[in-house]
Amino acid sequence: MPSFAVILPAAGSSSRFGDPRRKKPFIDLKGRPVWVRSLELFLSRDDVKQALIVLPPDEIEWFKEKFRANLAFMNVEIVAGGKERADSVQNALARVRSDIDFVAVHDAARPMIVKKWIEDVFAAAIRDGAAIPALPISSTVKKVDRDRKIVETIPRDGLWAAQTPQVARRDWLLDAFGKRGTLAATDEAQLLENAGRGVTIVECSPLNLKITTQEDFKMAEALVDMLPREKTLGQLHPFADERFIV
Ligand SMILES: Nc1ccn([C@@H]2O[C@H](COP(=O)(O)OP(=O)(O)OP(=O)(O)O)[C@@H](O)[C@H]2O)c(=O)n1
Ligand SMILES: C[C@](O)(CO)[C@H](O)COP(=O)(O)O
Repeated sequence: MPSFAVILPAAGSSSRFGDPRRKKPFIDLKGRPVWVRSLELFLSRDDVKQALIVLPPDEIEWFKEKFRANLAFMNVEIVAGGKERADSVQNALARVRSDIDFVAVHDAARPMIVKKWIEDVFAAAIRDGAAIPALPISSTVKKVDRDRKIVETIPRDGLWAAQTPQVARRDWLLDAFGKRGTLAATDEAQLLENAGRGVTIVECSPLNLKITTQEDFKMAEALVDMLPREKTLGQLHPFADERFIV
């Protein structure tokens, strides 16, 4: 069975969330922190052998104290983040063990993940070397200028919105980051494409939303009760802190 490491980038500034007191990955989402919901289904898998969360460097000690109860039963390594998401992922990638076959990078801000989507992307990555979940664009796409005037309509055929977990062979990802240069990549797939690797798209769900704004968070609160959440680590672990189980 191929082995996986999961990297959870959680070192962003949450500027679009608009609440300086609260950063998205660390807020409570109906009983459990966003980052716990984003990570726990990966940790419940037998093929996930290493987990790393990437944090703002100046918040690592705060995180360790605030989430002591979770960290007591979630075997996750802490890595200091960087200026951009790609820097954060690169910092964690450098810590992935050399015996690991594949690396999955999942936004800490995507807590609605469910088992099936993980299964589908993992299987595609094992088959093809790299795969990401995505959604075909269903709205008409407009390019807009600074005055909020439409400049042009972009044909939407063949356009998909990328999600996470983005999964690739560890050696491919190391090679892709080695060739990053000054590319301002906003996801791992862009680096893999830049390195000439084929990345397979796995059609996913609009429910795999990324919490970016307060509105997204309200949607996530509504979705928590809707999505099938298989038993999670928190519910599997005999000493889990009851406060974190919904
Ligand atoms: N330097 C960064 C930037 C982002 N992220 C993480 O990458 C994920 C997706 O990024 P995004 O949703 O843009 O989060 P923020 O960068 O915090 O949001 P914003 O752009 O509104 O500040 C998040 O889990 C975020 O914490 C990270 O680890 N390191
Ligand atoms: C990785 C990602 O979620 C794929 O859509 C997205 O690129 C993250 O962008 P962000 O600006 O770092 O949220």
